[in-house]
Amino acid sequence: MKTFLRLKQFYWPYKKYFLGSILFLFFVTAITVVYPVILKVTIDDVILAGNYNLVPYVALGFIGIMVIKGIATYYHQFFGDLFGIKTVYELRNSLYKKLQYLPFRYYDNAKTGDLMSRLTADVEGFRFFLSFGFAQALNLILLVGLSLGIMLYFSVPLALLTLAAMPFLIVVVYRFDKEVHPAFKGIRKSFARLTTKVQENISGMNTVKSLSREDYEIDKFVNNNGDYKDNYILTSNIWARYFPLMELIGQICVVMLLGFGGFMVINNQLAPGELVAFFSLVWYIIGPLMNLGFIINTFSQSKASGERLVEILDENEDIKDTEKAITVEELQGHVQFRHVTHSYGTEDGEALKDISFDAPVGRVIGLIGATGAGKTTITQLISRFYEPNHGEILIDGRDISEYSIQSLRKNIGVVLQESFLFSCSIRDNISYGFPEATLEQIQDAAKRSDAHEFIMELPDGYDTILGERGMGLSGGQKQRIAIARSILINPSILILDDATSAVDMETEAKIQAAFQEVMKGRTTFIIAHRISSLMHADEILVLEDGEVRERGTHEELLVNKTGLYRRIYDIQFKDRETLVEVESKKVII
Ligand SMILES: Nc1ncnc2c1ncn2[C@@H]1O[C@H](COP(=O)(O)OP(=O)(O)OP(=O)(O)O)[C@@H](O)[C@H]1O
Repeated sequence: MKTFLRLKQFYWPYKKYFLGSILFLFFVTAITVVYPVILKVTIDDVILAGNYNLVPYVALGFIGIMVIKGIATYYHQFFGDLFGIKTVYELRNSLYKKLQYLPFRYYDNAKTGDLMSRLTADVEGFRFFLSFGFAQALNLILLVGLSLGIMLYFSVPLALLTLAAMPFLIVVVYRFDKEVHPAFKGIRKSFARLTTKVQENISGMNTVKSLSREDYEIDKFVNNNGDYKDNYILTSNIWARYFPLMELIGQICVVMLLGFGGFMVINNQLAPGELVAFFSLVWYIIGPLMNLGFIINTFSQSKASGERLVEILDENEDIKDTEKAITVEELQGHVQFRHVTHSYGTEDGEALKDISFDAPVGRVIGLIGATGAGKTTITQLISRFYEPNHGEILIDGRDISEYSIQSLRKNIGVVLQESFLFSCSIRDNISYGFPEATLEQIQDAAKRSDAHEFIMELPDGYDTILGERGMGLSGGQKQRIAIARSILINPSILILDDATSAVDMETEAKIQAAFQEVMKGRTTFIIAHRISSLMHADEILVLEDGEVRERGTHEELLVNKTGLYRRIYDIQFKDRETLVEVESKKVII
């Protein structure tokens, strides 16, 4: 119930549809139950009483009632549908909105497949209950209640005899539910595994192909698919076993009714029309009871789905604007770290320990160190993707939490090792952070990132539609589009996180040249493993295990012959010397 109360804000505004649907449901149920009564009247009071002149009126009355029932059914279903559809429209929007603002911490552990299934299958499960499940439950109560009432009114002994079989039916339904519920769960689980497999396979197609693991992937899929199929067969087996049994109990009921009821008619204890009415009424009890398992299932599934949706909605947005957050159009870009310590909350301990540095406007800061040393963490803290545990991060003299998140991030351009491009036109990809940009501004950004030329060579130029994840472009081309995208927002702080490590030397040189142009006047952080990428930085921080081990310019750092930077330099440049030596020997030979 708590789940339904928590989600009230989504369905309560549409209560009028719900009430409308329920109101019409009353009509439908009432007419359904009235039908056998009219049948009884027709038989007893018209046919057996010889009032044949009334037959056309009764027939017309029947048709009239059926027409009313048809109209009531239409409104009951339509309003019920509207109630469910409108509710989940709001719910889906809110969930998506929530996902946009959830912090990175949430996504560190979230699984794409799981989130997808929450936003689709779980939302659908919840809608189904709102649209049909609840009405079905109410219908069951009304139909069984009213039918029982009328049966008791016609003949108490016959009603009691008919009902004698009901406990058996309820036991069978209960056992059916116990078996079918886990089977349904199994179907859902195996389906989730199947979709996760497909999603992961498509995302990792490069790796699959490059390691020639197609057959292995096919085998795994066939296994998952087989599992899904087996679960379905199991479920359909349960249905196939139980339904005839339920039907049999229903039919036994009818036989008893016929036997005892017939006996009563012969002895004039019951009118023939009443017996006929009993035949219809008994199915109005058996039918919904057979459905009971399905209704309980719908309820428990929608409850489980609702809980999964509430989990997202109640997730803590720990990084958000403070009440006094200020909005700034343009930051200068003076970044300062004061004794910053950060831990991701995992057992690995602190990712950054007591980091301090000062990056005045326009400075270029290089960050180097082994993998896991904490380089990316520093830049993620600048963008406030995570909140540090201790210390202060200032931009232009103010703590970054004093700025609205939007003004902060609008002033920071980030280029990652592998940038994500959306499956839309190149133009839309470049202007993603600044949708109002004119084509001229977009082209200007592309020229500065050395992307304009190759874009113009594409058949549709800036209107070329990219495949998912930017397929169809080379790594260097994708990267240059990403650079154009990050400079179009005219950021005062630029973060280049291993931005050139995935491209060849020639492209790297081109991108580096583009960066030189772009970096002018902006505070830039370059994360790199290659010394050549950051040797021109104004200050280089050499990180190890989350700590700054050395700092200084390239030249200053080289002086310390036993220092970490010098070691990295020696390794990288010795390799290069060896390479040059080998190459020159080859030439001599
Ligand atoms: N989202 C995260 N959740 C938990 N731990 C994390 C997360 N991101 C990074 N870490 C941990 O924090 C430490 C620093 O990681 P970081 O990504 O900053 O290193 P890095 O120097 O940028 O490494 P690389 O050169 O491989 O990119 C590592 O021990 C890493 O395992």
